[in-house]
Amino acid sequence: MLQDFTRSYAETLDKSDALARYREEFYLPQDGIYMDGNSLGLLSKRAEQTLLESLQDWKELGIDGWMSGRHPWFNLSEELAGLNAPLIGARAEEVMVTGSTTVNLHQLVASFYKPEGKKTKILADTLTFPSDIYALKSQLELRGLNPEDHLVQVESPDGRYLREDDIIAAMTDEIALIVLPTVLYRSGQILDMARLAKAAHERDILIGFDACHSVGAIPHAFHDWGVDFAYWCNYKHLNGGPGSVGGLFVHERHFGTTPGLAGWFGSRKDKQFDMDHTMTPADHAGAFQIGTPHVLSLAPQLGALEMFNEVGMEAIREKSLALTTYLMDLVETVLAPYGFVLGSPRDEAARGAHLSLEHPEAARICKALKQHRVIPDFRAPNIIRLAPVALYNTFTDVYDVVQILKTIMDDKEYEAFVNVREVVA
Ligand SMILES: Cc1ncc(COP(=O)(O)O)c(C=O)c1O
Ligand SMILES: Nc1ccccc1C(=O)C[C@H](N)C(=O)O
Repeated sequence: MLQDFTRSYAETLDKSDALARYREEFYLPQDGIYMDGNSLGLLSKRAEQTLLESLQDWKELGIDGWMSGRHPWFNLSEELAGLNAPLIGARAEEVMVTGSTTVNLHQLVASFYKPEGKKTKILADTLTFPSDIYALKSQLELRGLNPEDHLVQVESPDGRYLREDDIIAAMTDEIALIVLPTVLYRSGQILDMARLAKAAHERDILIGFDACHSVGAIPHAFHDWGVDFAYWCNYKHLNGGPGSVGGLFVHERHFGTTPGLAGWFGSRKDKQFDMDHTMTPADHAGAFQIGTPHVLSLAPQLGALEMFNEVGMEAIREKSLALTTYLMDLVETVLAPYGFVLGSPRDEAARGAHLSLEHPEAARICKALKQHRVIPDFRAPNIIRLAPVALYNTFTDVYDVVQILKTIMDDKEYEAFVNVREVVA
């Protein structure tokens, strides 16, 4: 446990930080501390550059940008898949940068959910992000199945964490497909994906993961773990920009599966412009693309992902854990008298890259933080989420945020606000 609570100790940690120089590559909020990179990552100069290059290509080349741009648009999704693959432990052909999180989930469920005989149910959990549940329910309804009977949601014993034992116990012979988060969006708990994939396959069930809160935050080995599919967004830890194009992974053992939602960009590249009414799908994860890629929402990823490949996920994870451990230590000591409850795992193996601080006044404490130019986010009913990001936050940021929280609590500054969330929290 931490012994030194001085700011100069935080500065010492920053001086020995091997990733410190990356901070200068980002546009940081002026006079503020950004702690929300798990919701929307910041713009980097490299991402700005690659976006501007694609605009320039459009300006100069028009339609020829598809084949003659600096990064030809026709292959941009594939090029970015190559940059995403090492971050999730996959082969490049198993990845595609396409769609969005929710759209990719629809595509993957449409492709891999094959109710048959007794095996007709989908297993998810009660803590996952709502969009996933909306998508799963609508997929069931499209097949004429009632979500009340066909969607099974594993309960959490405490509203924060899921137990792998409970999930495995719910893998009955009625389950056809499992969809779970890699990292829970509130508590930041990491599920043991290798164990869950093994248990699912022993029971002849397919398993897919929502990796929104883990991609760019922790290393993965989706291929070696045998995960059937995964999907994620590139706008959080990967800093691809608001609404940036998402990603999907399909294990190579499933290559050749007919896409549930077909479209011409899922074609084999050499066949696509034959304009044949019989589709020839790509023989890799590219088959799950649907329509024309959103080039301007892909382009920033070229610059953004370059940094991740340069640094490597191991180094990012090492710094991320050091930052969250430091934040936990400060919260448990400096903020001990104020009624905060740490709603994230202490255990490093189960801890993602953001922390959840629970407090009955959380909504208005977030407003008071914003008045101090600290950017957290609030998740109902009582969570302040803080994400110190390895590439651009410092130990001093963490120290300062905790001191600001102490001031807010000491002076009851939060009482100046109403304890309800903003429209976008
Ligand atoms: C875990 C998780 N799943 C799904 C979503 C929805 O993603 P999108 O709006 O990009 O479809 C989000 C965030 O918005 C998320 O955090
Ligand atoms: N896409 C967004 C658009 C607007 C505001 C937030 C989001 C988020 O991504 C929130 C995030 N998924 C979360 O874990 O809460």
